[in-house]
Amino acid sequence: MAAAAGAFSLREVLGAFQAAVTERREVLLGPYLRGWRGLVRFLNSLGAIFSFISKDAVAKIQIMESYCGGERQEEYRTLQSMVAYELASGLVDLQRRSEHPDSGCRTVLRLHRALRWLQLFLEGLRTAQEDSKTSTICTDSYNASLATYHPWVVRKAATVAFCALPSRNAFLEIMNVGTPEEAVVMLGDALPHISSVYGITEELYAQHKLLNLP
Ligand SMILES: CCCCCCCC/C=C\CCCCCCCC(=O)N[C@@H](COP(=O)(O)O)[C@H](O)/C=C/CCCCCCCCCCCCC
Repeated sequence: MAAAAGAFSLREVLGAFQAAVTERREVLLGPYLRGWRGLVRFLNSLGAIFSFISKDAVAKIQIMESYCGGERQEEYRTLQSMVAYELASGLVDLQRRSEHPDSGCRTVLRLHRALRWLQLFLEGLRTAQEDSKTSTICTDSYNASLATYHPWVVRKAATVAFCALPSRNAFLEIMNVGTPEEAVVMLGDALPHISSVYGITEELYAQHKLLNLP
């Protein structure tokens, strides 16, 4: 059954990332963005201190949704078709952000880097001791991934916000999938799908030398 409008459902997020990968190892942008929308719903439920993060994520999701629902929507059906189309049409700023500041390729790259944070964070959450601090797991995951790409002021604001995260068990409970133990099982199910999306994207971007887009 679908979750109530606005409520977070890890099952739906899991389903979206699972549905995003086709048998031919393409990434479908529709389900991919649905997965992100679900994550943002969860982030919003954690309080206003996270709103600067959620606003940035929503802005990027909206850019992509406008391409996916726009005139060239066929080109934006999969990540692979988007990369091929934007590169062939000269729609990607490769050196400096100028004529195409919001290309699909650079926008997805930002979400892709955040997906690496998510992968590390969920794995940390899943395997940590019961009394571990969510804020520590989150900070460690952030420092090992996204922080590299953020200026000092963003890193500082993010690290302060992480301190407001609830304890590990409370966090697992608000994921809405039952007991903390059940949530841990669900995370184990979710991670391979998220890792698969991450791995395919990383490979595609590396192949086209797009991993450092400005
Ligand atoms: C299974 C459920 C449990 C986990 C649920 C987690 C929910 C997380 C939801 C969303 C994650 C946030 C995604 C943030 C995308 C950031 C993209 C980015 O790097 N943007 C920067 C660069 O963009 P451009 O300037 O180049 O356009 C931008 O400067 C960033 C600004 C905002 C700060 C981003 C901090 C990111 C911290 C990520 C950790 C989120 C903490 C969630 C705590 C559970």
